Amino acid sequence: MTMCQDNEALKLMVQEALQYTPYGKVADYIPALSRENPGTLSLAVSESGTTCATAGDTSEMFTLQSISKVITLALALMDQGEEGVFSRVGMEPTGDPFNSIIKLETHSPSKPLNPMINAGALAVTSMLQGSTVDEKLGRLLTFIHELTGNTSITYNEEVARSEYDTADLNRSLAFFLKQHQVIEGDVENLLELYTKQCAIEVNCQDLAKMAYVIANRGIHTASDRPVIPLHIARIIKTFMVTCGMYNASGEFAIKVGVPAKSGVSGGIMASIPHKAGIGIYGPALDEKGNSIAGMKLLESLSQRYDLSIF
Ligand SMILES: NC(=O)CC[C@H](N)C(=O)O
Repeated sequence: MTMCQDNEALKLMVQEALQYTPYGKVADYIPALSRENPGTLSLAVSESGTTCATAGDTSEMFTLQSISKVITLALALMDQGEEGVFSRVGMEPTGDPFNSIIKLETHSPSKPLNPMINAGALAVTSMLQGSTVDEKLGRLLTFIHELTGNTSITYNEEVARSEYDTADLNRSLAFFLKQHQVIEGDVENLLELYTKQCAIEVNCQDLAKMAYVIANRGIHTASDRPVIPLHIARIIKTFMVTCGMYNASGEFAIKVGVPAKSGVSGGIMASIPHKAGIGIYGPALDEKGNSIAGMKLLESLSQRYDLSIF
């Protein structure tokens, strides 16, 4: 069981970063997300997998959105191996927004450039083992329960439904991928699984614990057991560095310099190799879809505690 305690130094940093929230906007293309409070910011830092330091209201729940892409990638790699996964999705950053379709058409073969953009994530999700949507989602949830030690984590039905009903761009990406044999099977089933995966609900403490396992080479300290094989933990951290913050990944690598993944709910999960896992929630987003105050907070954490891996 992980003990979390409020930390004064972190509180001050959260206070400072909070002043940036008015410059951001909550995501509204998924209608259910438009009700999030743009004025909040919370932080949890896990340094051992068993203790954690917090600031702000870390009991607030939010959906993983694109942060789930890291977790499904780990599971798909465990299911299909590197060759299986990377025969359908590439390893290169795109420089385009996360939901862009353009490179699918201008690149040949039309396999998505990486698993952190929506096209690549849809391809990865289509590779999860299981014969039904429920079975695949159940395996993903069990994996997240192992990573966090929190077996109550599930998905938010309202957010999943709200995205499913409006996900026409993601639908287009999926149909394009099917036409080009990158994915097989029923597109609607894939969309159901993908939107449920994105709607998995956590708080910052859960996120910090997952981030810690990834930082700790895939080993869960409480059980001292690898939950993610070492080589897969390395692969996902590398994608977090090269593509984790969408088309802001280059600037983020310079200003913060840690493997991290954001989602349009305002969550950011950062894994500082061998040191710490960080979970942040701040739903006001910048124009690229990253938590505006969350990015500032990570920048000051990185400077103050010398976190950059470069
Ligand atoms: N960047 C994100 O967090 C995007 C995730 C979201 N569910 C989508 O596909 O649009």
